[in-house]
Order: sequence, then structure tokens, then C-alpha cells
Amino acid sequence: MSQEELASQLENHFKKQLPFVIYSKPGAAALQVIFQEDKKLHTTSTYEEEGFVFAPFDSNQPGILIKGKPTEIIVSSAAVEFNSVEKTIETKDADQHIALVEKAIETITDSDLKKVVLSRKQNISIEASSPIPLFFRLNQKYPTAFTYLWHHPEVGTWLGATPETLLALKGQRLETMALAGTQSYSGSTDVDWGLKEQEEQQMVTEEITSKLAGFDFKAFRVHDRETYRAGGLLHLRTKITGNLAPTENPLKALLNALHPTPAVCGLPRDLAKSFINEQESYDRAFYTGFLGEINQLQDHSKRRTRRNVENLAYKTVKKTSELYVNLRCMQFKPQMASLYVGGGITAGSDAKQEWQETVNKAQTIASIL
Ligand SMILES: C=C(O[C@H]1C=CC=C(C(=O)O)[C@@H]1O)C(=O)O
Repeated sequence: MSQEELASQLENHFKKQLPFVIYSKPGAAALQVIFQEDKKLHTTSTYEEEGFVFAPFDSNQPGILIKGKPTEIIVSSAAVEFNSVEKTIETKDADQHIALVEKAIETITDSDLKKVVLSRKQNISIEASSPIPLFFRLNQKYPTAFTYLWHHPEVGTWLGATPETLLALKGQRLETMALAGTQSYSGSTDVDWGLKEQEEQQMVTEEITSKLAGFDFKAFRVHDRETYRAGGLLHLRTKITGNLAPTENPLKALLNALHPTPAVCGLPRDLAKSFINEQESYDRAFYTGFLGEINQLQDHSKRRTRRNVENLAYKTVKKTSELYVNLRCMQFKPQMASLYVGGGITAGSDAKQEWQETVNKAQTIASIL
């Protein structure tokens, strides 16, 4: 299918105000799309259905579900090259954000709070009246991210290019990651990291590992820390993997343990949540929530080759869920985009630098507008 044909199918669906999601997994050549043919709002709190879930930051709220299996689409015609421009984003929120960060640093010094992720929302006037061209640009610009466009008439329209996997569960195999610490990318991933970033990321790794300690894993492994490039930014990342013993609805239990991670909330989780709810002056909605496929039956059989014909005997279909943290995202309204950005605050934070980090993060998504 050509990009024009796919874009026109999406435009039709969007004009009829029917729900849909289109997305691309990190590094994948194909796009995945699910069209819902009525306007119903399906929610899930059990995460047992098959479909695509879009869940808010507030873990007491259910996820929105688009039911079913995605259709895989390989776009045949080459995408039109989009020359992104550096958007100058107004900085009128700087004082407010810096004051908030300073308050957090004080609270961290005087209480048991160790880390809190503070964020802001920034509205920008845009020319676009449809989000569909924006999705194609995002997908072209960030091929190694999970890029998506999600729409439900009762909820809204969201787009993003996130570098962070919340969890992937393929059969019994779990993969997750501790992603934190940020610096700008300037041509090399061979960089030094400051103590603040290293400690901040270490806290995330330790917390995720301890949240998973209550599960019965075989071959549990905390991998070596690495520098990971996400567009114009670099992060510190530690992958964490293991084979989970069979249990009833492991996805729900894992979500309870992991969401929201200290990469988007803080430590201890309850204190960080209270600080966010009391001090951030806006509703995060789906920013720092999670999204992705749940309970998809996928064929994980090995390919048939002349040398391993016998593998056909081991055709394995596994229940697969792949969820991402909703970062580097925006809410789309005609002529108006709301960008959401944040960063982890610790005792070692510098308030002005934390502000600048949110400005740099906003570029990821602002550059396609
Ligand atoms: C909260 C965000 O990023 C998180 C993920 C990676 C690095 C982060 C940091 O360095 O602060 C944040 O924890 C965001 O992009 O809005």
C-alpha cells in the first residue's frame, strides 16, 4: 500500500470520528493499524483482553482499549522527505518550572522523598488541521522509537515517539528497562555521565529490580548499563530480563508492580505521587501513562530452513504484550498542540538545567510540527 492510500484511509476514519491507532515498533519496517468501526469507549482494568491499550498516568483509572489484532502494513512508496526545523519554543513557563524544581530539591533534602519526576504542558499554535501527516513525519524522523498516533472521539488525539519500554512479555519472557539520565546528543554515544545522572538512573534500576523481586523468575538478569540514543538526546539504560514462572494474569501483576516507574514518578512512589498531585499545576492525563499491544497471540516459531526442518514440530504461539511509556508525546487539537515534558529531580539537580532539559525534550516532538 502506498503512504497516500494509507493516509487517505486514516483521514476517512478520522473525519468520521471513529477510534483508531497506528504505530510502529522500534526499528520495524512495518506499520501496525487497528481501526474500530464504532464509537464505543472500551476500558480495561484487568488487562486480559486482546487489543491495544492506552492508559493514563493515574493507575487508579482504567486503560482505554481498542480491541482486536493489528493489521501489518508495509508502505510501498517512499515517504516524502520532511526537513525538520528547530522550533523556537517560548520560555514563559521557565520561572514557574524552576520554582517547582527548587521546591522539590528542598523537599528531597528535608524528607524521605529521594526523587520526583516533574513535568509541564506547553500549548503551541500549529497550522495542521489533521494529525495524520504529523504521524508520518514522526515515524520517518524517529525510526528507532515507538511512534504512534491514537484517536478516540471521547478521549482525544495523541501522538508520540517514545524511547522507553515499560515491559514486553512474550509468553513467560519478560523484558523491561530502567531509563533515566539525559544529555544532548552531539555526534557520539561515547560520552561521560555526571554523578547526578548516574545516581538517578541507578535508583531506577534498583527500584525496578526490587519491585520484581516478589515474582518467581528464572534466569533473572540486570544487564550492563549503556548509553542509549533517542533522537537528539542520550539516556542511560539498563535492560532487565527474566523468565517468569506461569501464573494467573501476570500482565496485571507486572503493571501493578512497575507502573508508574521511578523514571516517570519518583521514589518512594507514594511520596512522589503526592508531591506530583499537589505541586504540578496541571493534569498529566495520558503523558507518562503507557500504551501498546496486549495479549496478542503471536507466532514465535523459528523460520523453516533446510537445516532446521525439524523446528516445524515446535510451532509456538505465545501471548505477547508490548507496552511503552508515553513520553515525548503531544495531544493534538486542530491548530493547537499540547506538548508534555518532564525530568527526574534528585538532591543533585540544578533547577535551571532541569528547565533546559525539558526544553530539549520538547524539541523531539516540536520538530515535526
Ligand atoms: C519524564 C521524561 O523522561 C524520563 C525518561 C528518561 C529520562 C528522564 C530524565 O532524565 O529525567 C526521565 O526520567 C520525559 O521525557 O518527559
